[in-house]
Amino acid sequence: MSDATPLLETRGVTVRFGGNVAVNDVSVAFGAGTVTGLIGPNGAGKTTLFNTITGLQKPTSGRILIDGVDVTRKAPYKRARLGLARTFQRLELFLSLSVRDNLRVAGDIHGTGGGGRRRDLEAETDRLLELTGLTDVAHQDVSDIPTGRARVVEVARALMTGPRVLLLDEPASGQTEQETEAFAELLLRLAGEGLGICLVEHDLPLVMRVCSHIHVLDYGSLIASGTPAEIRDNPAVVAAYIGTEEVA
Ligand SMILES: Nc1ncnc2c1ncn2[C@@H]1O[C@H](COP(=O)(O)OP(=O)(O)OP(=O)(O)O)[C@@H](O)[C@H]1O
Repeated sequence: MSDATPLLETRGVTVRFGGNVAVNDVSVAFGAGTVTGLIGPNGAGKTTLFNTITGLQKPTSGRILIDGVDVTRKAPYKRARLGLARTFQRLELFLSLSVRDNLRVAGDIHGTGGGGRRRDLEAETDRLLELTGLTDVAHQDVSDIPTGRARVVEVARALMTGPRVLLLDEPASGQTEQETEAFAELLLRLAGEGLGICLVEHDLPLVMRVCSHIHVLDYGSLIASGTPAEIRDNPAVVAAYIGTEEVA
């Protein structure tokens, strides 16, 4: 596969709900080793596009490619095996399990340290707890830690599947300024290790800081793609955000 093949790509994806076009002919790409932003005002179609990429939502038309392989008709678990992982806008954790067990369960399901190599599973759990800064709360139940840190647990759990591309749906919501600062560092470190990260986030200063490329949706359509500087100065983007949020 040539280096020019994006890790993840949507080609002409359209999703209709009755008469409502949630995603309109969207072609975007996400590369390895970078954080790519997917932004837009409320209802722009970001989550619907995420769901289409992971296989939870069938597109009305268009294609999804992972490493150039068409996965449009593949079930979510098959896409996961190809290296796709995600987090959810609404936290989807086991609240009555400890932070550590949330990671272990994901590793168990995925087969991390499989074939009787339980020590590998434990070692990988320890490594990711350390990497994500969760070691100090590893033995606390998720229901007892603040939302901002629970969001990091979701990321750590997604990492237990050893993904090549990680889709994050509003991971910074509920985080304190300090937590977001540490989170930004974490995303850049993960991208530095080669992970492709797609970030849906309303915290635009965070997006502008960590993303090397940003796609902007409005009313389901792609209205701009570019570097943070290009996006900040794009009149169509500024117009889309007027009356909603400020473009950082
Ligand atoms: N299952 C569904 N059935 C009908 N309409 C839907 C469904 N899911 C989403 N929509 C509509 O599709 C459009 C896009 O919604 P989506 O949640 O993808 O936007 P978003 O950019 O993620 O918004 P937000 O930033 O508020 O999370 C909206 O008009 C929404 O009401």
